[in-house]
Amino acid sequence: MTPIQRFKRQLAAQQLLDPEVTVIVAVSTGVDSMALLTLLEQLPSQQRPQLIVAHVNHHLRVQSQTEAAYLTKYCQQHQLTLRLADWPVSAHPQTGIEAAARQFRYAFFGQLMLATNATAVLTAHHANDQAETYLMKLARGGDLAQLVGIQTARPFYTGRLVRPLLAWSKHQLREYAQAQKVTWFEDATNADIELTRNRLRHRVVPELTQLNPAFLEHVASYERQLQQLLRAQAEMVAVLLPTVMAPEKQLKVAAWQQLPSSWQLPVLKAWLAQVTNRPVSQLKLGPVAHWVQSLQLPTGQLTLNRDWQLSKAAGLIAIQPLKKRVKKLRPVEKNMVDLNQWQKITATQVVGVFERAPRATSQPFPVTDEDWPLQWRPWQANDLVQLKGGGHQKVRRILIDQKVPVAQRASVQVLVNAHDVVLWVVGHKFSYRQPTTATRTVFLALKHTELKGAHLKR
Ligand SMILES: Nc1ncnc2c1ncn2[C@@H]1O[C@H](COP(=O)(O)OP(=O)(O)OP(=O)(O)O)[C@@H](O)[C@H]1O
Repeated sequence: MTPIQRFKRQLAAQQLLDPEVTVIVAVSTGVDSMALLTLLEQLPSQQRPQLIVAHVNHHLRVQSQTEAAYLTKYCQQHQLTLRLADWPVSAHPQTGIEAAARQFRYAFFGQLMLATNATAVLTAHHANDQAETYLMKLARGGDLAQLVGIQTARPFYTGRLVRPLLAWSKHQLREYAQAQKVTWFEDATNADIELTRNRLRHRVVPELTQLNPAFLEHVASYERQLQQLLRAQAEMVAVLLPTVMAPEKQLKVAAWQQLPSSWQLPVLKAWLAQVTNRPVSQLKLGPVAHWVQSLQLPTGQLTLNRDWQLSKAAGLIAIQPLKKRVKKLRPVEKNMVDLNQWQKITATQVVGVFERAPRATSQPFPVTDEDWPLQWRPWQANDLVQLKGGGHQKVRRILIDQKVPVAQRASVQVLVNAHDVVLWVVGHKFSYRQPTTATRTVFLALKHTELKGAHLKR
């Protein structure tokens, strides 16, 4: 199969081999996205979707300007529509710059999608990116659901984010680009062996590929199997959960104990997540299950976390919020969110929650009536962020992973809802939320003032 035939298959599978649809192609000018653009250009015109090339000049490297200029000329010569966005140095945060750059990038793609009615944003993520993501997650640890890697397609703003090259290895993309005499730019930081991802990229993945040349295909196969397994588990749990629930969302111990033993933990986990609206880690689940079924303790109470307590009586487990404990927590300065207003929450950060997308870059976020009032406050040791795969991550871990210097961690702020659940670690990470019919969208935005105490431009 030729590269273009292979590419056509992938695009057809995503219903994008259609001149009636418009797609945004995210091009960084690296080899992967230049190869993606070339493949798209080589599609026969009667099958090629309408292309909009999108590029963000992050102003992070000396060559950023050269890359943007090259792409501008390229698009002119190839009669391609180009949309450029600038992320000026004045908007760069002092820490967590990679995450902030990514946030800016995707917000730009999303807003471009809204403005152009495009049905998809295409990025050039490939099989090596997938393997690196897996290895990073394996090293970090967590629940199985969190191991889910990069998706071929997922919902994004009003359309989808599609990765048509996920089955291609970096080597195949490079070979294709060379054969097509494509010009591209190398990212100088890619050679920086100190960065975790780059260490995996340059050392670990090549070693594993040497051990078995089919390593990348095996990772892709695990990803498919894992997704299938998680889907099957979720379907089964959805069937079993109602059989163990009493009115008022209590858990019927006897019914739960009658479940096949391998389904007890997943069902208990789903029950806890449903009644507390918060995921429970695999580590905590074992002791909770033990307490639920302990015959020596037919009645009693168990503190689940700082917010919730379980109580057992008459063969039922009920869950209650731990109001008193919450009051005893270290007092923190909270700021109520002023909807549709910019608010200065630290010396350098101005933030806002808006009902309509503001002119600044923003992230759409689904909220329900139960979230209000929203508040800003400094992060705390137990704060968690919900992850896409269903797991969660400690805010502390996010700040460590993003290499936020210890001295600056204390000033990091979070946006919390009425139940003190973290929705956004400002400048670092958004909590994941699946939009439902009960949700409406607000837009979360962050502006950085240039210097500490500098005059704030509105
Ligand atoms: N500056 C940019 N402008 C336009 N598109 C970009 C830019 N940087 C990255 N992309 C798109 O995102 C893809 C992945 O890039 P890269 O691997 O650098 O991002 P990442 O941060 O590791 O991944 P992710 O974007 O999923 O967080 C690129 O192949 C390209 O399609």
